[in-house]
Amino acid sequence: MSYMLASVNSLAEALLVEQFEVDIIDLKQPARGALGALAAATVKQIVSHLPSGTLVSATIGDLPMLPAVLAAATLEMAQTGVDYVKIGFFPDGDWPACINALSVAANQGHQLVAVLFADTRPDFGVIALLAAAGFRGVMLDTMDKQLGSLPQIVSAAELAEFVYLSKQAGLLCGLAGSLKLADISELLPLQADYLGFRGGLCHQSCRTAELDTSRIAAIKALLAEPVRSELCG
Ligand SMILES: O=C[C@H](O)COP(=O)(O)O
Repeated sequence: MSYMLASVNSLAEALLVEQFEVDIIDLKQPARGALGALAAATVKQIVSHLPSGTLVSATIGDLPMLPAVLAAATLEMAQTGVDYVKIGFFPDGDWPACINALSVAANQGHQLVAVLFADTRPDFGVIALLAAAGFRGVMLDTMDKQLGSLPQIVSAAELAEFVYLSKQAGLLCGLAGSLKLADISELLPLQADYLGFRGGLCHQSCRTAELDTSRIAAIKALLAEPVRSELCG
């Protein structure tokens, strides 16, 4: 079973996907990059309008891998009331130093999710570091959305290894990256905790276009029934 994360860029989109009972509403601005962020004030406003109990994540943006920058942006986003803050781990930079800086927010009780980018060939050894620092989860996504969907970029064996290592480390495990309806049957046997979608929910599979309700419904129907409580805590 895998749950469904849907990325949205406004209150109107959040309320729309909420009607389809997606399991995690992910607040981001796709026009600003792979993990483009919404302003913290906007995120706070959206959270305040969603029914209580809705699981919400938000990204901090495509930021440079600088410990102080990531830590400040993470704390700002965590204070909006979202359940999870997603932090992109881009190539270069001192990842251990960044993880160490972010552990402060994790140790304050904020649920942090690291996003690795499959097309940058991340070292999965970082998963153990993330768990030790108190992260709640890790995702494997893609940075360059023109390269195709995640299963076209990463072998099934590598995806299985990622899921295995994440779960062994006690982390919530998510897969994303230009995923479409046709990718789901291949990914479900991997038993990631959730699959994430943006482009696949939009008209013409264009992640900056408007949401297409027929695509949301079709993808939701293929995934497990929501058991939101299992993702909390
Ligand atoms: O967190 C998931 C991402 O928003 C996925 O975006 P994408 O489906 O356009 O690659």
